[in-house]
Parts: sequence; C-alpha cells; structure tokens
Amino acid sequence: MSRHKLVKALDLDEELDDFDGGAESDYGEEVGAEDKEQLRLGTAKVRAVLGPEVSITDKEIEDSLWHYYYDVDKTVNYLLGQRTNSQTPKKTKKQNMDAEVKKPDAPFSIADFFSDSPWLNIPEDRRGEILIEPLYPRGKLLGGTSNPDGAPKSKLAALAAARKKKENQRVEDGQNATSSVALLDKLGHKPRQAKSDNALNLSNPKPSSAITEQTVNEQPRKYSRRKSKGLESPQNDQPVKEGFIRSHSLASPDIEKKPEITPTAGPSVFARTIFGAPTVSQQHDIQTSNRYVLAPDTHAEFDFTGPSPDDIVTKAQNTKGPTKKSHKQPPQPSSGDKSVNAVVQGVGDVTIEEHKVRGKTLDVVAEFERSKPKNAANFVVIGHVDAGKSTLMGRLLYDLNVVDQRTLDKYRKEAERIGKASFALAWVLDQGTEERSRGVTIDIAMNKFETESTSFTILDAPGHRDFIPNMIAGASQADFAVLVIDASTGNFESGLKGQTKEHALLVRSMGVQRIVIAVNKLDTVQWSQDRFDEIFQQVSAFLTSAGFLAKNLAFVPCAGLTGDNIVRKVDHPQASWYTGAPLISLLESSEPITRALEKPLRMTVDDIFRGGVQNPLSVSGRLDAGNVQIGDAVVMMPASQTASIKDLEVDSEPAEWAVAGQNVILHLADIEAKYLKSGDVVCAPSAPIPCITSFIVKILAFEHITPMHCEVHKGRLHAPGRITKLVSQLDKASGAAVKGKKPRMIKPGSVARVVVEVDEQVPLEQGGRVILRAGGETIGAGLVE
Ligand SMILES: Nc1nc2c(ncn2[C@@H]2O[C@H](COP(=O)(O)OP(=O)(O)OP(=O)(O)O)[C@@H](O)[C@H]2O)c(=O)[nH]1
Repeated sequence: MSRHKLVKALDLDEELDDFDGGAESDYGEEVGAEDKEQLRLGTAKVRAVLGPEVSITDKEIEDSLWHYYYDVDKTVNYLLGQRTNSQTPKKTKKQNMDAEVKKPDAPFSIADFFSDSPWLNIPEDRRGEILIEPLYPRGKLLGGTSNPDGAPKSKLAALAAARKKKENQRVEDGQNATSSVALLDKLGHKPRQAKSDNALNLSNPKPSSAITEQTVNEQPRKYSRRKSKGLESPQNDQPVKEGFIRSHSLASPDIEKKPEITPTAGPSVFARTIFGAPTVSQQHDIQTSNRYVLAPDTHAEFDFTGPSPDDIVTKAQNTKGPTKKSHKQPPQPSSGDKSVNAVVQGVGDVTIEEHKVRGKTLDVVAEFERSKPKNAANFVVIGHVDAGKSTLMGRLLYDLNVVDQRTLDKYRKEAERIGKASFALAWVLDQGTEERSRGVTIDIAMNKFETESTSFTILDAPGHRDFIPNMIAGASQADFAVLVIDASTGNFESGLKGQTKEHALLVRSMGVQRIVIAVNKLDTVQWSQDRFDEIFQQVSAFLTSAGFLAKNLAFVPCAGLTGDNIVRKVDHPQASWYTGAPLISLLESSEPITRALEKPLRMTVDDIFRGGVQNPLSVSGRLDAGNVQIGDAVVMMPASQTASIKDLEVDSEPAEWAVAGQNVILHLADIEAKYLKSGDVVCAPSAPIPCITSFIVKILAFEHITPMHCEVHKGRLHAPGRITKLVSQLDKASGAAVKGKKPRMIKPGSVARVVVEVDEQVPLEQGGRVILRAGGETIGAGLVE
C-alpha cells in the first residue's frame, strides 16, 4: 500500500482510484504509479523527438528515462549516441580479443589489465629512451670511490681523488694540515687582511685579499656554518667576499658549465639578520655578477663549548612568564654577537596567542533586542522532481543581484558544454558535480538574500524521492515552505501523485504552517488562466485537507526560466488576467518568526567540519531555542561531552552571540571530533536534552502501520529502530483514544499513538517532531509525547 491511500483518507478519493500501488519492476525497485506515468509521458516525448525513422523499443526508452530521472533531452542524446555507435565499423579481431580479456570472469593478469594501453604496443624501433641525469652526485661518489675493479672513474670521483692526493701532498710537505674549514673561519674573521693561500686555491690572487698561514693557526677550534655548506672546494678561484662567497665553490666542473642564473634580488631581511647586511661593494656584486650564496657573517660564528643559539632561544622562551606579551629579556648568548643577540631578542619577543575561551559577559537577550534585527525567515523549497525549484531560486537570486551576470554566463557556458543548457540557473543552487551532470538536486542547498524588510535563507530541497531524507533535514529548519508545481501538461498530474503531496504532508508534519505555492512553467501553457485555476482548485483542496489553513496558502503563477512574476511582475499579454503580486512580495509577507529566546539552548547539528588552525572543530545548524555567546560552555548530546564556544558566526559573519532562529557556526574548543555527528544536539549544560531509546509518539499514518522496522528521522538524525506497540487509535478531531480493542494495524490517514524503540540513544524530548520511514517510504510523522 502506498501514499495514495493516505490521500484517500484525506478526502481526495477521486485522484486515487487509478493508483494500484507499487509493482516490482525490472529496475529492482518499486515502480509506483507516478513513475509509470512519468515513463509513459517520457516515452511519448522521446519518440516525438526521435521521429518514426529511429527504430527503438519502448523498453529501451524507458530504461534510459529511468536512468536519467526522466530527463528527455539526456535520454534522446543517449539513445541517438547509441544508435550512432551501433553503426560504427565492426570490431577488429584484436579488439574482440581485448573484450574477451575484459570479461569479469576471466582470470586477472597484469598483462591483460594493460593490454589495451596504447603506449605498450609501440614497436621497439620507435621507442625513445629518456635518461634523466642526476643533478648531484649520489652515494659513495662524494667521498671518492676506490674503484677496485678498474672501472673508469666518474668526474666527481676523479675530483675527490685529486683532492685527497693534494691533501696528502700538503701533509707530506710538512705544511700545517689545518682543515679548510678552519681556514675559512680565519678568512671570515679577517677577510680584508687575509692573504692568498695558494695551496687551497681559495683566495683572490690580489695580495689584499690573501690569507696568511698565521691567521689560519690562530683559530683552529672554531667552526663556522661554511663547513656544512662545503665551501672548502679547491676549485674556487674567485675573490672571497665578506659574508658572501661565490657559489662556484660549490659546483663540480660539470655543474659549472651549466648556464648561470642571473640574480634578481639581494639577501632577504631574514638573511641579513643572520648573516649581516652586504657591504656596498657586495651589493654591487650581487647586481652585476653571477650567483652568490650567503655565507654566515663571520661574527656569527659559534663556539661549540657554549650553548647553541637554539638552546639560548629555547631558554629565553622558557624563562618567559605565562602571561601574554611579556617583554622580559632573554639571557644573552655567551658569544656576545650582535646578530645572534638580535635574533634571540626577536624570538623572545614573539608571543604565541594562547587559546583561551573568553568568559561570558553579555546579556544576549537584551543585546538582541537592542540590535533591532531585521525580520528573518528560513524557507524550504519543495515539490516534485524537475518542477523547477532550483531554476526558480536561481532566477530569484540573479534578479536580486545576489548572483552576478559573469557567474551566470560561466554556468551557461559550462551547462551548454555538457548538453544541459536549460539547467544554468539551477546551477546557482546545485553546486555538486553529480547534481550538475545529472540535472537533479541531491542535497539541500542553502543560500541567503535580503530584501528591505527581511533576511531570507533558502533551503532548496531535492525533489526526487530517493533523497527525501535530505529534504526532511532541510524542512526541519524551515519557517515556511515554497511549494513549486510544474504547470506543464501532464507534469502537474504526475507531480501531484508523486512528491508534490508527500512533500507538503512532510512539511506540515514538521510544523510548517504557511506555504506559498508557485505554479511554475506557465510559459509552457501560454499563461493559461484555466490551467492555473485548475491547479489552484486541486492543490488548495489537498492542502486544506492536509491541515493547512486556507489563510496560510498563497498562490502565484510564474515562470522561473523566464523570470516572469518572480521579482518583476509578468508583463506578458497572455498573463493580463493575473493582477496579484510577484513571488518576492509573497515571501516578504511572511510573519515574523517567534523565537524561543529564553528557553534552554538547543541546536541540532547539521554539519561538522574542521576549519583549520584557528578553528579546528566547528558545527553548523540553526538555533532551535535559547541563545549562545562566545565563552559559553555547551554539552553535546548524546555523547554527553562538554565543549566551549571559542568563536561563532551568524549567517557566515563573525559574531559575539546568537539567538534562536539564526543560522550559526559554532567554533568549538575542548572537545574531540569523535564525540560529534550530524543530528546531535548542542545543549545548555544546565538543561541537556534527554537521550532515549524508547518513546511514545502520536503519529499521522502515511501508510499502513503495524509493529514493524522503521527509521526515525529528525533533521539530520537518522536512527534505525522499530515500532514495537500500537497503543491506541486516536480520534482526529478530539485527539482522544478511540475506545475498543487495541489496534492491530493503523490505516493511512489515521492518527495513532505508538511506541517506537531505537537501537542507540537518540536526543529527543517531548514536543519533538519525528518522521518514520520504512523501505524508502514515509510511513508516518508525528510528535514525541
Ligand atoms: N519552460 C520552462 N522550463 C523550466 C522552468 N523552470 C524550470 N524549467 C526547466 O525544468 C527543468 C528542471 O529544472 P530544475 O530547476 O532542475 O528542477 P528542480 O525542481 O530543481 O529539480 P530537482 O531539484 O532535481 O527536483 C530544467 O530543464 C529547467 O530549465 C520554467 O519556468 N519554464
């Protein structure tokens, strides 16, 4: 039994007589009457487009329509494409063999797997070889290889051997075998007086820059960073500058042959701090000469017998008090070097912003009242699949300049490219790749716009029945609904039997009282007043029988695609019969929402995300009740874990506080992500929501209900469970229990009290609204007692 029976019970019998429930189909799913109708209409449309010359079976068309969610354009494209492919030349023997290999049952081998990869079939004689020479010598070469097997030496190995030989020679010659590192130390200390050291080829041949043997011996135990830079190369025949040494000294002869990179900039501020500023002549060299590498300022040498600069800095930081922005001086390094001192001083002054949640200080309710806020409203856009919901909202945002022309042009181009040109406006809302390629909304899309009087949040719901849980999540945050109806021939009828009614019933069950009905796509019926009247009659009859008050229904004829009667009034001559307001005015006439400001805090978590270093863990949702401010402690249910509000945003803007009715992001501290999930409830620690595994609920049955398995939905919460007991059937008018035997089954359209049990604890309290679903169908909805 399906939805129609409920509607029957709601006095719409005449619409339901032809509906015989679902039947198991080839598609492995229940094909309801609305699907059958869609398939029938779709098949006719596809046939009309394809023309009689294309021979194709109804089954083929229906299969494609089913796959493409009744999208006629896509189905036609696909079928035509298939026809074209089938006319392409027959496969070669090789291709057939490849196909054989791909058979899922064939044993898998890597060769088979890559057999169709074209790059593997290149004949030997046409293959090129790509050799990538390593830039730097690797492995043993740096130390010089012994080359025991007499194999030819590499250039670097030869160089290393030559160096070694020279070194040995020097020792033999009785020269002081002071390491080149020490020589460079000396060089750094007294570069201007240094004399040439011919043995090491380090110096400028000019006497003024020569290094003496005596100066080498003066500082034998000091090390400079130059050692680690390997600047002791005997190949260096360039002048040694104070603080700067030509990079040639680093390079092997091979590398030297490579083109030099012309410098474009001098040393950075950091480099100047560490190594000292270049002299005027060095700056000139940088600008005019080849590449330079920075060598440390000779004054920055460090004696390993004392603490390292790191140790000094760490010690300096450790001696800082716990207070923020302390300017206490760190201890001075023993070397007394100015640059190191400057760095240490700088690091000591660096403050690390310690995370501290501010204490609560505000009277939020008073602040809210003082702020004289604009009226705010969330509305959910509902309706049968392809009714034009996203297009309508895209048009609304475009006409209100929330979306600019450039963005829309981009969407148009991209949509055209994938053969979905008519969906460009829908792309404003449908941002997912799959949503765009399939032309179907899958999850709730949220968007904001403001008019003079009201700040609105759009919750664009998916129309396809497979995504009803997402639609429920959106509807749970809505103050009112916009029901979009496709007025085109045949589509209104199939929509009425499909999700038009189901969506309307769901939003009503979730407490939505006001509904604006956008009778859309009137351009397809030449703005026929008769068509509009017909739709008005049927839909208003259904909605009033579903519990909406007539005064809370507002109808507007419109065409989202053309923008008629959305923001601007329709000026089509065929639409002269309509004298009412456009859609935007009907939205604006929504009454201000009542906010439960003083009640304990409740926010159902819609989404959880990790923001980054500043805000590592955040949750978003709408505040159902109460208020919150930075510094508040909250408790997450059902995990029962406390957290603190480190920061918050209202409508994506930083804020100090938020109140019921606002869409917020809470940046949390002192809690781990594992304690959070969508559907959880953020509560005041003084009044957390109860978490229960069994509850009594007063439901309106959408289907036949017996003790059965079901899923409990509340916002983003989905919990598997079962109806364990039918307590009583209730009188619809009085709500009193009908006397007599306990019911064994609840009929669609009846109201009953039942017991529901869930597998895990769920945060639910009296008055909470839940939806019960089973087997992909909504079976009932009601209030937790
Ligand atoms: N002629 C005409 N076509 C429209 C109009 N509004 C929407 N469409 C077309 O209807 C198709 C479906 O539009 P969508 O906006 O994706 O429909 P939807 O209701 O959002 O679909 P789901 O979210 O997937 O349920 C697109 O091809 C639109 O171009 C209209 O006013 N007139």
